[in-house]
Amino acid sequence: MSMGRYLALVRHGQSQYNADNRFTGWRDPALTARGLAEASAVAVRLRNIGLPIDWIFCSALIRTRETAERVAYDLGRPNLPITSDAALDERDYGELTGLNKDQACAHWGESQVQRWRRSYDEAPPGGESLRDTAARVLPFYLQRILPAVMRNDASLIVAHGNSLRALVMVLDQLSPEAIISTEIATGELLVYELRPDTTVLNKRRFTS
Ligand SMILES: O=C(O)[C@@H](CO)OP(=O)(O)O
Repeated sequence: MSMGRYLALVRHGQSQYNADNRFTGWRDPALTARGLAEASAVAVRLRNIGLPIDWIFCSALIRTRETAERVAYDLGRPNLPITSDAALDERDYGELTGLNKDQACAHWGESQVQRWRRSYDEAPPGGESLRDTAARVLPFYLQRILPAVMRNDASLIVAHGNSLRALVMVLDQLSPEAIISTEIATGELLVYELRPDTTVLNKRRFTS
């Protein structure tokens, strides 16, 4: 892949809470063996498409840090700079944090729980809506990540289902209605190429 303004997004590999079907939010479980394998698969994919990563950004939570470190190691670049910041953390799930997702549906009803999980502006009790999450993800993207991309440092963001949905909503110019059906799987990789004006020239999606 030639010089360009590249931004790769990856959701962390499977965590123990993902495996247990529990709301995670700001809890800090580690990756499972499958999660580590998903991170290794991202490194293989990046090698295959010839995207040489210069910088990695991840959240302050262990599951993205472990994913970032595994990707860097498997790329043969264990000293790749990794910037961790809580701005990229998962949405705060408030009272749902730690609960089994099926039990939450039994308690609050499936359609209410689904609105908390996927709508733009409904916050779970005591937690953050996607809009709240976007309000901390987007300034970090503009102030820290975008400048790296625009100076041709191919940048990899390792983040979470909802912190990435907040970013994808802006990059793909999705409406609050369209973001409802946007899902990002663990280990999924999205590669954007940006124009000089920072808009998206093209996007590629790689699922494991
Ligand atoms: O539990 C969470 O923190 C997230 C991501 O795993 O769950 P959901 O897919 O419901 O937003």
